[in-house]
Amino acid sequence: MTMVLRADALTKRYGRRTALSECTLEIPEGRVVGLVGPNGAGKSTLLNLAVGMLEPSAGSIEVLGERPRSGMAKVGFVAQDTPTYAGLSIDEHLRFGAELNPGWDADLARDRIARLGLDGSQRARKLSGGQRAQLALTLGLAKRPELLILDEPVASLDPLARREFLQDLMEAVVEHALTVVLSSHLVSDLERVCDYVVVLVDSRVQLAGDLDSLLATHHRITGPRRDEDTLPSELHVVGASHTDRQSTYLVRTQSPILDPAWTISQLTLEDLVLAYMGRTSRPQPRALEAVR
Ligand SMILES: Nc1ncnc2c1ncn2[C@@H]1O[C@H](COP(=O)(O)OP(=O)(O)OP(=O)(O)O)[C@@H](O)[C@H]1O
Repeated sequence: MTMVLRADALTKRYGRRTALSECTLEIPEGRVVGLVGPNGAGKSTLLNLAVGMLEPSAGSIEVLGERPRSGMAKVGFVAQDTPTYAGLSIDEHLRFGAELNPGWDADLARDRIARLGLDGSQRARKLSGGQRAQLALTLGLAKRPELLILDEPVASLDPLARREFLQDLMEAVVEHALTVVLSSHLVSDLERVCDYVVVLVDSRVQLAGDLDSLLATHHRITGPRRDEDTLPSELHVVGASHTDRQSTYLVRTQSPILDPAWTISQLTLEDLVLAYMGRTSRPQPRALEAVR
């Protein structure tokens, strides 16, 4: 399997604050990767390291087999603040895109802007926040990168625009063998498009893996009240809640749960993300190993 991104004990400190701590991660090619985690978890820091906008404090990162540097032709990046040039028109942005990027897809850019109903002569400063985001996303897609990194790309889009953008993204993934890494707090959006998930909490990777495998190996089990230390060793507890008589555990296991005392229910991506976001402890090595 070819990996588009490999991070090994990647660490980033801003002064005394550690924004990313010993992040070890591999992202396979051709996937749509959802990067989730609470505010301040280190998502933007990881993405900025991946595009060479930041230098690691320790550890290493490789993207498409190279050490990241800004302006890589095969990597598209749309930063959280959807950067555009206030004084330039949409058409001028597209012209610059064509000049700067060898693989520029002028038809895609023009068609997308027309479909969005945007006027090419309008300057970026006069666009709404959502329209500016659409322009930045169009520039990212038209570059025809092998890896497209999007930091909260849909946050400022209305629900219909979000749906259409995610659709465009999926088409680009299928047609052009694109790998996408996108951070978002909108887990329901991620659930629609992602097939790989990375959960970052408190600067550490808590979970990373193929979404279907993660959902197949995590379960919510409910039964008569039981202490955690009485559970079979193959059940790794991610979260727990108890009433006087009942216990509910969110567990990860590779084995079938055969004990008839448990009622087992399947999880959604949101359940999974919230469970790992709710954990404040460091990841247990077994948890990461088993899901890679
Ligand atoms: N330039 C900076 N200087 C100092 N600290 C920073 C800087 N950028 C980020 N941080 C800190 O690093 C930590 C991680 O920030 P980061 O922006 O990567 O988080 P995030 O997961 O993207 O958050 P959000 O979901 O709110 O966008 C935070 O504690 C933040 O305050």
